[in-house]
Amino acid sequence: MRLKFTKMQGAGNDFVVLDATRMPLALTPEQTRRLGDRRFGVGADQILVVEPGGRPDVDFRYRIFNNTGDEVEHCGNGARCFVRYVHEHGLTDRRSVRVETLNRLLELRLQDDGRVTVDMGPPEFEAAQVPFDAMGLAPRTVGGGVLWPVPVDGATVELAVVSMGNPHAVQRVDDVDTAPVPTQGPLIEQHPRFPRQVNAGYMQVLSRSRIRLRVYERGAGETLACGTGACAAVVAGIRLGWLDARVDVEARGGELTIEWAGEGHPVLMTGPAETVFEGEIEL
Ligand SMILES: N[C@H](CCC[C@H](N)C(=O)O)C(=O)O
Repeated sequence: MRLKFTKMQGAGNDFVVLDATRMPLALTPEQTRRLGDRRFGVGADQILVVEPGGRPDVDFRYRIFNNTGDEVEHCGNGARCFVRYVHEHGLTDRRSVRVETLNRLLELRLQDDGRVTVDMGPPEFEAAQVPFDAMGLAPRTVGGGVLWPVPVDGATVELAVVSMGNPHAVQRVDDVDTAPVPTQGPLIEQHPRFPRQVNAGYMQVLSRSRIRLRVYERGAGETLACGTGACAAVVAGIRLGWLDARVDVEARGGELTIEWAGEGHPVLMTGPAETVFEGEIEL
């Protein structure tokens, strides 16, 4: 099958974007892995498939696959690239677009400066909803939130656990550059207390309005930025009393801004989204 694709990136988190608005596209996990493969394919952290909305109040659906071939619930950087994509490919001329993922309905807005603001939907802190098996653990209350003491590789790591539609486990570290992301990240990602695995975040608090963040992503491993991970870190930090309602997040690949006024308010993420190149591939 000959396939047209667009390579995009949002703060260094990179994607292969495919248009399935005119003709259904059913990729096998092997084909998805091939697209994500940085040597035998195009190379990307995730693969995004743009589909028709299917309902009057939904402009598009967008499906997200990690480069492992697994379909996932949400991708923040991908959402920003998605809205740039539908504009650049003439699929809409609306600056505000409603899009449905596996389990969320998102409102995306293309700003005049080219950045994109996404209403990422509400965070979910209830352990069972993340899902996280908290059985037998005594959480430590910090501010208005909790940290869970989770045994990892012989040590105890204090994790803030939150879902942004996809699962996140965030810990505070003194310096993200020296954090054990490559070694401890996969152990948290695959930890048995996360039945659907988890994205492992490492947050360094620079001030109440600025953090540095590294994320060992479920499936893709460490990425240069993780949009849902930035949201998860900020909302957890706000609840724990460490952060204010608007935070700039320094990821390795770029900067995101997250805003959350607390329970009952949307989590807004603003950041860059760029097309890198267009191409065709024989799958
Ligand atoms: N690896 C994530 C999906 C991509 C999320 C990330 N790329 C983002 O920007 O939110 C997961 O398995 O939940």
